[in-house]
Amino acid sequence: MSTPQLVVHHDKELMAQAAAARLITKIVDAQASRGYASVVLTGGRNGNGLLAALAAAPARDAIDWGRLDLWWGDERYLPEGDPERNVTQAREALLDSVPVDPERVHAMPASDGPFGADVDAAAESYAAELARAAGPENHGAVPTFDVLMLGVGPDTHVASLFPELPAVRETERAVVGVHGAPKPPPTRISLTLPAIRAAREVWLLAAGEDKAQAAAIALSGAGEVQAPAAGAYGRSRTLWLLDAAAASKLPRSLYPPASP
Ligand SMILES: O=C1O[C@H](COP(=O)(O)O)[C@@H](O)[C@H](O)[C@H]1O
Repeated sequence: MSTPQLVVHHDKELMAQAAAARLITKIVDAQASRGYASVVLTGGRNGNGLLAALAAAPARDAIDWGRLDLWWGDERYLPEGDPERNVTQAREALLDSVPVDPERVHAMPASDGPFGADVDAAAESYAAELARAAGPENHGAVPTFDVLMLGVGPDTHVASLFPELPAVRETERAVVGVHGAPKPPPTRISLTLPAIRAAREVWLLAAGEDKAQAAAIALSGAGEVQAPAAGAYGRSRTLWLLDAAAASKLPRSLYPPASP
């Protein structure tokens, strides 16, 4: 487990731009050292803000888009193309404007696909796709993602792991169907905490006043069942990327010292 590090930006636009720049560097470095990179995307306002900032960054052309695997941390179980699906929003924000290899864009299944209403079977199939991508050098049934990003919800949820629901207690499976999520839509697919923790780096994105309480709770020693964001960490690095509003309720001991 890596201890969370915090970076606080002035506002959410700056946070998105700085996170996009950080992501470009990570991907380019991974591609230089291993030949490819793998990144797990998040939905939500902050995740999509980052993707839009990445689309607008001239340095995005430094990425070899054909040697990048993209996965999702969670998905809203809705029909293909639904505007509320995380993959639909990611396509609009970034993926439609860069030369990704469609074979390497690993979207989670849709509710009008082969599994129909059976979200648990859909989750199992995504777990199988992850397992096929995991090589012998990986530590289990999921690839060692270079970067896994998570938006933090106002209730401390990450991916579709909501406080107290069974999905956040999962210790074996890498992907689960989520039933009865308190945020619409109620039916979702999510990576579990063990799968999240397989990533080299986990980045938690929190911008806006409505995230302040969640960040303070998750970073103050809360349990992961009550505050799922508290259980999200990477093998080598756990990075909280915040704006000043989201950092406003952090205990002083955590908040980085002001510059002189
Ligand atoms: O529903 C979801 O919410 C979270 C957080 O979204 P935000 O809009 O409050 O930032 C997101 O990370 C997750 O992927 C998504 O499905």
